[in-house]
Amino acid sequence: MSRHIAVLGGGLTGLSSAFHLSRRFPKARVTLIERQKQLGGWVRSERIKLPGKDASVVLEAGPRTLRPNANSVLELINLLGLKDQVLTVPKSSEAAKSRYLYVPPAYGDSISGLQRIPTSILSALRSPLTRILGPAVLQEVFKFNNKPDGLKDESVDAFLRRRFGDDFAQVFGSALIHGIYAADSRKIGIRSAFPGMWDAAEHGWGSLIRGELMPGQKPAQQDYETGDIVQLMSGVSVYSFKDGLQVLTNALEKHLVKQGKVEILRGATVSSIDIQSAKVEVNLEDGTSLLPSHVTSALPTHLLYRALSPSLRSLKPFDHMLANPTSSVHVVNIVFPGPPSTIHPAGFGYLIPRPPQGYPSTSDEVPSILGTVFDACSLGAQDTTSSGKFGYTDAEFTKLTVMVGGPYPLPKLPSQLSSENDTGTPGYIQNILKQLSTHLSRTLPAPIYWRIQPNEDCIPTLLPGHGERMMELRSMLAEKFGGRLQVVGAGVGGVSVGDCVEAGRKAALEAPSD
Ligand SMILES: C=Cc1c2[nH]c(c1C)Cc1[nH]c(c(CCC(=O)O)c1C)Cc1[nH]c(c(C)c1CCC(=O)O)Cc1[nH]c(c(C)c1C=C)C2
Repeated sequence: MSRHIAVLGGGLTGLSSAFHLSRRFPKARVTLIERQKQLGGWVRSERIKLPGKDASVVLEAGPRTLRPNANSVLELINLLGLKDQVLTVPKSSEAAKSRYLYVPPAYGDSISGLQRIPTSILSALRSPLTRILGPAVLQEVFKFNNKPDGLKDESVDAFLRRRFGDDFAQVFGSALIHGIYAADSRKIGIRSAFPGMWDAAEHGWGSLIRGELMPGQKPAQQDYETGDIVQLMSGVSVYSFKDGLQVLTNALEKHLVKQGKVEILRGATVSSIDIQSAKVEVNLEDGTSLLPSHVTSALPTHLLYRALSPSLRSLKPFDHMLANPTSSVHVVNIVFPGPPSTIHPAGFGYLIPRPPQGYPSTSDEVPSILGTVFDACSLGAQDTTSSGKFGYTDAEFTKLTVMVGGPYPLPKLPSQLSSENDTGTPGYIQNILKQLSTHLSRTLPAPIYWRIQPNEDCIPTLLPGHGERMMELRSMLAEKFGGRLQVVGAGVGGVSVGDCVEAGRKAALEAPSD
């Protein structure tokens, strides 16, 4: 009988799993099950025609750029033939070199305002942030090993406080965690968020900087089929595609459909999972029952847990799938008239540290901003205009994205989620425009277009001890399912696009061969 594999979840990890499983087992029947009609998960790019203009912009509702060090993504670009659609941001560009922090006034006049993060000694001499950065870096190098005995993991905030001091952890650490995990740095675990920092401190007798400066062992290189894509990425800071990141998930889907080896069930929800004589039984809400020999689950872990039979749910390590909370983010895309030079400084964008007094516990219905991305600086070449002009000083309009929510209580969404219906500007957007104007210290023109994309529970907050919990989960899965149920995805092994694609690739390599 031929092998039947089920992949649960059609986001990036599920698509990558289905792609690599069908490559490794070309004769297998693979079924990809997704509860939405659309595949691709949080990756959603849309080209919007700007009202009254012969122009269009690509807007992203989720991740917008990729880093060139993720070989598994470069491999997909090569194998799916996407090279011609790649749009790169060079390391020499302002978008790569200039990143900012907006330090709220509550931190005191001497550092508040939009501050460029120094990248050289000269820029550090001029930056008010050096008041925090200078002592933090100096004290870290010379500080003795202050890791408490037996400590196996801790929050990012606790780690940075221990090594770099309170001000650094509060201002830089909280802002960094906003920008990646949209979470509270006091909650997220250092070993899951930044395993390299923890390892460097282990290697450097407690000091991250000493560890980074010492010669270390390079991890063994795996073989990826990247073709000539690695050369294309030389000198590149980040990249995307001419029509946005969804080019990647669309190409994966198209490939799976064209190959005809993967059957895709859309709008199909998994209702229960159990073991039946060495096979995994997967039941769907519409009454369909599958008996695959092997299942790769890329579902959010809490959904997988709820689908497990009550006898499996009662086993302790399976509750680890419920251990991590998730962050919700409202992604607000705004397009202003005029070139970026009239709206914001050149650069990647800015992040905002958490308030010195902590996050409010209840919403006052004001959207709290975590950071803003100056998309026109990095990805302006995605857009089209009648004049064909783009760039910091020449483009006809400016697109940027404001990220709202995460550890802040989310305000109620307005009834209108985009300017397309043209029934006025809701208080939610007016409030964001007012805050943007304060952050950028300038009067802003009325936007030509805006839209709000609510992303509920989009990023897992991997709490301290996550790595150990996942090891316990894996050994219970091995005991109960004999390797026939693999659990992968952002809630297990890392949240970046590269992590998700890599997880699908690894799942295929490690899938049982019988
Ligand atoms: C929906 C909002 C998201 C926020 N973080 C992520 C999303 C999808 C996920 C994420 N963002 C970054 C990383 C690290 C990337 C890597 O290591 O390869 C991850 C996993 C970094 C990042 N943050 C922002 C941007 C534009 C990037 C580059 C990658 C990307 O395009 O997503 C900006 C940003 N993201 C969030 C906030 C609050 C924010 C603020 C400016 C939350």
